[in-house]
Amino acid sequence: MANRNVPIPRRQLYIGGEWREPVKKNRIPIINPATEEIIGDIPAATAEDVDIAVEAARKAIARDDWGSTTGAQRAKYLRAIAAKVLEKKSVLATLESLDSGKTLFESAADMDDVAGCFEYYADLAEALDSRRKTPVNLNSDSFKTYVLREPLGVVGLITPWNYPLLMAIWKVAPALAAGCAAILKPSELASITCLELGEICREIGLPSGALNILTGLGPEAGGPLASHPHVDKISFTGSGPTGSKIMTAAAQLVKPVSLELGGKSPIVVFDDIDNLDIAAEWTLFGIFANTGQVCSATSRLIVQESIASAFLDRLLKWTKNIKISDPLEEDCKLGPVVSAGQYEKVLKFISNAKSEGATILYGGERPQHLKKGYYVQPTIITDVNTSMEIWKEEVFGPVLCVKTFKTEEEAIELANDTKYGLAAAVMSKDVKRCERFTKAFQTGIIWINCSQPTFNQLPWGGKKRSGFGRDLGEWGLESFLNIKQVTEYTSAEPWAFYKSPSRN
Ligand SMILES: NC(=O)c1ccc[n+]([C@@H]2O[C@H](COP(=O)([O-])OP(=O)(O)OC[C@H]3O[C@@H](n4cnc5c(N)ncnc54)[C@H](O)[C@@H]3O)[C@@H](O)[C@H]2O)c1
Ligand SMILES: C[N+](C)(C)CCCC=O
Ligand code: NA
Repeated sequence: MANRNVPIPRRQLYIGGEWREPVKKNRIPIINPATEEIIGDIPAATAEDVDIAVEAARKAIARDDWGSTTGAQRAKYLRAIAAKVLEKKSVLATLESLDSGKTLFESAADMDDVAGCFEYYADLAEALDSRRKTPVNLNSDSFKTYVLREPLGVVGLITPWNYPLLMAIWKVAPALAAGCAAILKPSELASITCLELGEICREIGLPSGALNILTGLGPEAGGPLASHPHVDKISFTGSGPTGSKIMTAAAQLVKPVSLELGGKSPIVVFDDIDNLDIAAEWTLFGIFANTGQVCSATSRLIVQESIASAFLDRLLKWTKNIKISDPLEEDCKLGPVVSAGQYEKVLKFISNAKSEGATILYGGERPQHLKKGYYVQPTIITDVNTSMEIWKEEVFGPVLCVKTFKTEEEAIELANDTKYGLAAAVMSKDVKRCERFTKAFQTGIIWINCSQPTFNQLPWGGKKRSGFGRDLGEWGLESFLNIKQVTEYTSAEPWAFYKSPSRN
């Protein structure tokens, strides 16, 4: 087992390059979901602290050491942060697991992804220097024009607990690459590693105020950020209801938002697959990785009737083999869910499914060998119909619901039978069929013969109630840039729209 005695740093808010006690001095306990114990606390920011952080961010943009940097200069900071994350990887990964219940293996992978994301946006920051000013030829003798890509300004980044540091970095890295000054508000349920990012920024000498980190409760710290008149954009990842509130607040000021919300993504499995085990493993990974707390989790299995029984058999065999334990134990593949609230919510979804007439084929309860901690068995639910809550609503836990289909048309209809539109997966060796599904799925992300692999280069986001805007890739950077057109009149001749008074 990894060292569970890694000390939990006691941090303040990270504002203007310094640790600063919240104005109201409140703190929020940190709970380890594997033990239910309080292991530390984080500062609780309020509107007063948001004002101070916004001011620090505005000053950073006005100062040359941040506001006048080139992309190449900012890339150096991003690469220095990436190197520090890797240097501290083991401690950061342990802290992430202690705070969120994520398996140590997954936390360590997240830290690699965090460093990779900073490196990727360092490349894009460098490339931005040659794209900063793009001449546009109008075929005109009278006008010279060009388009500038500029930082959008002060941006608020509000993020969830399921990948606490990684989801923050998907926004922090492009925001800094673009030259914005950012205020990050991570989730109160898992903020430790985001605060450690503050320490890293301090250590590498990131100019003060370029990144500010405010931990605190949603309505108290996130709310004032969303409605602040001097915040130029909010980029949000989290639940649909909170996304709606943020959009409402931002709408009052016509503040742009991008929203990465939830999902109820399908995985469609056809009977032409060569290898049931390969498909079974991807199906499991799609719903049980990170204990199912993944926005893009493929939580609805839609399997062709002819192989349904054999495929479910295989799924059960693989599921029974998953090691459920304290996330710091070696080979743990399923840790607890993040909080008592999430635990109750997931169990309620399962009991509602039962009362609506579905069958709990496997799991559905606390694992017998774990008396403490917010553990839920990996759960597979069959005899589901499309009017059931378990088919329609996002559980955000290790719960897979299953439906069968006969024809391709039926599978497409079932796959799109959701208010969400984040991701969708199809498993088939028929290339043409996969192309038909790629077109038919109403989502922003398509996986063919896999589920969940994610790359920094590719856009991440959805449609329908899964939100709008894209993180990652060049799209992630564009969302923090202001596009400014510049038009210059170069002719020596008068414009001659009005009659000249000198000729009267
Ligand atoms: N699409 C994606 O990329 C993606 C990624 C991760 C999680 N998610 C979604 O996030 C949800 C789970 O995360 P969560 O429980 O942390 O979501 P949440 O909406 O409860 O919280 C997200 C963030 O919003 C803050 N917040 C809460 N109320 C607020 C308010 N009134 N004003 C401003 N900020 C407020 C929270 O403190 C937190 O930082 C799931 O629905 C999941 O699907 C989506
Ligand atoms: C693709 N990952 C790494 C699972 C991240 C998903 C982000 C949303 O929860
Ligand atoms: Na926690």
